[in-house]
Amino acid sequence: MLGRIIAQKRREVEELRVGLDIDKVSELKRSKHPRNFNHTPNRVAVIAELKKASPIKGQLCADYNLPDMALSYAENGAAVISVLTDKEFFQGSPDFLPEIRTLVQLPLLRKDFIIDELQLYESLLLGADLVLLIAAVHNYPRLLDLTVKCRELGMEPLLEVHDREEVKKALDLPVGMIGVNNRNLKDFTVDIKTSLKLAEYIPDNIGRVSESGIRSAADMRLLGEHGYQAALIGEALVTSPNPGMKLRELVNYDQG
Ligand SMILES: O=C(O)c1ccccc1NCC(=O)[C@H](O)[C@H](O)COP(=O)(O)O
Repeated sequence: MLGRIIAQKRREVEELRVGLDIDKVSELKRSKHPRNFNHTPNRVAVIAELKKASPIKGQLCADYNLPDMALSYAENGAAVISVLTDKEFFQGSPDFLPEIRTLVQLPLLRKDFIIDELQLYESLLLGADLVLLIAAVHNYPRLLDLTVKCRELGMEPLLEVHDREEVKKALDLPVGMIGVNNRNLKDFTVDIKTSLKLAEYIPDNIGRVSESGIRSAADMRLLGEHGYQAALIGEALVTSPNPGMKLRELVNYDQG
């Protein structure tokens, strides 16, 4: 699956090479004020994901309305909104980012499979404040190029890892946030224990984000006990009959 996704991204980068208006980038870089993710100490914030579909499970929510969902995330305590911009596998769209940016004041994470600097320029033009970079997809020199470029453009990289080797790689990069993905990218099983196990290898001065498979207040409390500052949550929210109420339950995880 990951191979198919990356092959699709290569095709999209070729389209960007022809269509992206690079001249707009330096202009925007000067004028744009990024929205920062400021987390409260000793609390696990929620990065709420706009996730219409997954490549494994297909469509997650039939009556999914993107603007309503974004507004309900903002009203119910999300710290950041994660916007899936991949069309082919997640039924997202790059157009979602500017649309959501006009609706809410929260920082926006561009969630896609970034393989080229051109996608970083595009992310800036679309209005992203944070960008996901996946350690499993790149060797160290390439990750270094991408994280440095991301920062030069005024966006915050969220460096995603899956195991201890990738944590080591991430710690040699100029990143302030590491995202531990609980989803195994080989067999797509999800286990929150991945975050719990890897927490001790991430120093306190680096923000810890746990990604995938987080469903309950009990999960949030476990992440808090392991020093996580944020949880990236998609499916549990979009499949809930009341995503706003579900989000509030997760945000107020210690008030049960
Ligand atoms: O969500 C998937 O099925 C998936 C498959 C292949 C690669 C990545 C995938 N998900 C990306 C994500 O990291 C999640 O959307 C995100 O962490 C939220 O996870 P969840 O709360 O489990 O929806």
